[in-house]
Amino acid sequence: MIQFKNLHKRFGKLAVLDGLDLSIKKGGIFAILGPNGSGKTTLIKCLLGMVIPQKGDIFYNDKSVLKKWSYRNELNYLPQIANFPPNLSVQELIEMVKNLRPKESNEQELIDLFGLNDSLQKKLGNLSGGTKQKVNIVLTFMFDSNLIILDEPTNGLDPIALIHLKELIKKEKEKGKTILITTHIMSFVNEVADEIVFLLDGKIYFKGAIDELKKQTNNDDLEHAIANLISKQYA
Ligand SMILES: Nc1ncnc2c1ncn2[C@@H]1O[C@H](COP(=O)(O)OP(=O)(O)OP(=O)(O)O)[C@@H](O)[C@H]1O
Repeated sequence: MIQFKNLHKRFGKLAVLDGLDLSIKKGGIFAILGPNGSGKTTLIKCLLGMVIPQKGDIFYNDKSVLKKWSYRNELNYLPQIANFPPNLSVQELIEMVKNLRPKESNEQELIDLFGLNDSLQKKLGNLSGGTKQKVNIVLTFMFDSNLIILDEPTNGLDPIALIHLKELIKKEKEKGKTILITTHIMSFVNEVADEIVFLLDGKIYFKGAIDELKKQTNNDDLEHAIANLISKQYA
């Protein structure tokens, strides 16, 4: 479904992606992991067309998407930091996004799920961090798309919201969706991910199932297995 081929991205002298190759097949939950600053968000932004690589290509359903835009109608994206306009209410923002994206939406179901009915008239600038993240999640999941990209989706969520998020993600997977997630929360990865994609030194250092990673690193605990991979960078 998605292929990154020989992707190079540098910011000034800093090479963030350095000839990265990666294929993601359709359907399932893929956790994109790696140390802070390893390029996870940069990789996602390349796929979204928000960062333009210096070299390489990206294919979505076998078509190159570099500098093309229509494929973006087929995906949902949850940004790591949602910079919402502070003077709009939650309701106004939802209406604005619906107007910008004339696709069928199921926002009320999600508003009920995350208990946001009492926050709909509140200004976004006055919301707590966790409530903002719930709004972020509603905006991401209210449209039906085949590809869902979530950058640090658990940020600030309380345990109940976290349970709802996990259920939501699993439900989308059951519908055959492809879900890419970056996170540093290993319990979350353990619970939802089918495959791990581990970025290090601008390349994919590991791609495979959680059990394969545990076997490869000789470690039964995912957190330690990942720490083992990261520590190789500093060895
Ligand atoms: N627009 C930019 N200009 C300059 N440097 C950038 C830019 N965007 C990202 N970088 C740098 O690229 C590197 C990779 O950043 P990126 O946000 O992709 O990492 P990440 O793996 O998502 O990190 P984290 O786990 O901390 O969220 C970092 O060193 C970052 O400072």
